[in-house]
Amino acid sequence: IAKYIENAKRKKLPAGIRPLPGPKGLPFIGNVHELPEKNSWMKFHEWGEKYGPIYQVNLAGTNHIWISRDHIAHELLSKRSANYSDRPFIPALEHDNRDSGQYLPLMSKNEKWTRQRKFAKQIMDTSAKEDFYGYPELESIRLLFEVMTEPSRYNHALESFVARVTCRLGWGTPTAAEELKQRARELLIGVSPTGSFANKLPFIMSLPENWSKTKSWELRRGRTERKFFETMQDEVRQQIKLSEKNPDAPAPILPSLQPKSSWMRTFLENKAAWKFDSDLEGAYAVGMHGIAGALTVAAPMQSFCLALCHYPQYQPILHEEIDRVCGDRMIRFSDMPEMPVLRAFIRETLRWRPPVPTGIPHASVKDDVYEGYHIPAGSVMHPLEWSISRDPEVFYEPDAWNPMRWLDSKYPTYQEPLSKFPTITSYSQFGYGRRTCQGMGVTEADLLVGIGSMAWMFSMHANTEDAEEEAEIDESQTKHVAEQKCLQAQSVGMRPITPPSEELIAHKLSNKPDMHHKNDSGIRLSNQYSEKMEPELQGKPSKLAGRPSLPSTNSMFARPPSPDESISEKDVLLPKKSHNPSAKADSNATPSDPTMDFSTLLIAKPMPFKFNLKIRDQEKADRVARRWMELKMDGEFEDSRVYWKGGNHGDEQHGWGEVFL
Ligand code: HEM
Repeated sequence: IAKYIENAKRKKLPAGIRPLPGPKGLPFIGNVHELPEKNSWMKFHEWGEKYGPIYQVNLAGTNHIWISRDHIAHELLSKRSANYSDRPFIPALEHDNRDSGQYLPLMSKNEKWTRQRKFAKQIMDTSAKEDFYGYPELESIRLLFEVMTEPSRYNHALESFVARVTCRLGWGTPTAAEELKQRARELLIGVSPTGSFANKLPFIMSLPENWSKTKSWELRRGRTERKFFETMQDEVRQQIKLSEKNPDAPAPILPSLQPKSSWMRTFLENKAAWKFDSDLEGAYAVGMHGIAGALTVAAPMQSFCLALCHYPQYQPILHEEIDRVCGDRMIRFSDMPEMPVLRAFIRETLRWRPPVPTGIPHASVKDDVYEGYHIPAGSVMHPLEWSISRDPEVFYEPDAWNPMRWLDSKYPTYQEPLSKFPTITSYSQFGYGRRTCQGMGVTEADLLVGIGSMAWMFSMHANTEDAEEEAEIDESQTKHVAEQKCLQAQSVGMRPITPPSEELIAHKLSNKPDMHHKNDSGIRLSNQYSEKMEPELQGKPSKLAGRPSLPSTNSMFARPPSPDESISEKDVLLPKKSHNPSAKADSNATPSDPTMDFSTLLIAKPMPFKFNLKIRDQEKADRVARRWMELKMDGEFEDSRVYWKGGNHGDEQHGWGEVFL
């Protein structure tokens, strides 16, 4: 109510300054009632198409500004960062997120934020210099083994891979991975507008604890998180002490007892340098990075599987590159400069299905004017990544997953040298200005090794009848480690896809780049991508010969397809009926799009779906399994621990809360 009165009292705007456009809402609640529970970013995208690339919406008395073009986000959030680097208040958390010192990504631009960000940069730089301590490569062995032996849990294996790498980075051990995932899920509930009820009705947090389930859930979550972070910090402290006491003693046999390189170790070994208030601040600074990395990176790994199944024609290009660069050995992070195709697949996956589609909001400090429009102080600024990533003036056929846009000089998004580009570093997906993501480097390492290993070992196929036939043949030959050679992941709802039509093939070939082109990176543009595509996509005559070619500059790409060209992959590849109610809010995507089934919280993770995984080379699989066995026997692949008395569920004080995803 106070907010409503304050808004009503707001003085008149000076002459020539207009309010931003946006939907009209109801008194008090504004437009809250119009937001769908699922895929809310689709509604914001739709409003962007109606009201323009920057518009405002009143949500329960707070002014939210949505930006759907990169140059506007850059102008406001980067160039005018002095005014736009704060964070909005999140009512559902126990302590004020802006100055509690607990969560770096949620803090306002204050002293604690400054010193923790400095610390974050230091731990990232140090671990990057040591190739993130080699943890992605180590855990990729376990990832492949788990997917080979239990393919129906591919989703779990991908998440565990990311969480284990992050845990090792945080505290030198993978054993806290399950706990870390749960901590991340619970914090996501606390901070997501669609998570905790207190984010919709903030007064709940002022009630006594025993009057409100939501509040007592949050207090227990906070206690559990703190105890977990302190326990992890203490273990690293003990390990360092032990090794200092007895420097000549032989290394302990169990890896968990050895002090390993980790961010916590970096903190403890040089505590005075960070000028933190206490060790507890260090426990949160490291723990927050663990949480930030625990689930985010798994989302694009899952979207990658989805993309390969829906756009199968590109898979051979990736296999060709991986086989040429890696041969029989597994992929390493240091292979990155030689793998432009893998980088293009990763970048395109992030563009196609942004892991944080609404962006992470900034808050404005003072009144401002943008192109004659008033931006009131205290506005919540959202760089709407879903829309920024599908700006039709930058991305040709933005709804299609097409890695060639990063590899072919005829697309405006192409950039040289290919030893470096495409990259995900400095990509808008990781935010703007002073608040850009601290984890871009780790994300790149995780994705390169994680996705690269999956593609090195498997081919992926939509679950069509053909693929099932193939599965039977392969299964009959299986006598090796993984019980099945062609493996079927568990079904939660992917529908069969129809193969591309002749027109589409002709259309694609008419766009086919001239690959006899050299770039200055010294990288051979693999002889020629098109030859490596699925055989049925080759050698078809173009019905659309003579159409204007794509511009090769980085200028805005403004040529929409003419009506006879407008057949898109999306139309052809996707089935007709919707099973996703919120998809109808999107005016671009077909309502039937089965790739639009996401989990509901801040990070958009595709729901598990059914597809076929096929081991590409049984000898490689055998070698991975042997290596897994050796490392397991050495104690390197310990299972996750349970931290709470009485199991994960714990007691009244600590343990896992209910999670609604
Ligand atoms: C796919 C993976 C990831 C995506 C898409 C992502 C995205 C983002 C975004 C959009 C922001 C907010 C930027 C802004 O406000 O302008 C952010 C902030 C942040 N991210 Fe990430 N992130 C990812 C992975 C990671 C990882 C692995 C870590 C650490 C291990 C990490 C650590 C952080 C931190 C500490 C911040 C806060 C920066 C600040 O507010 O000053 N992120 N990330």
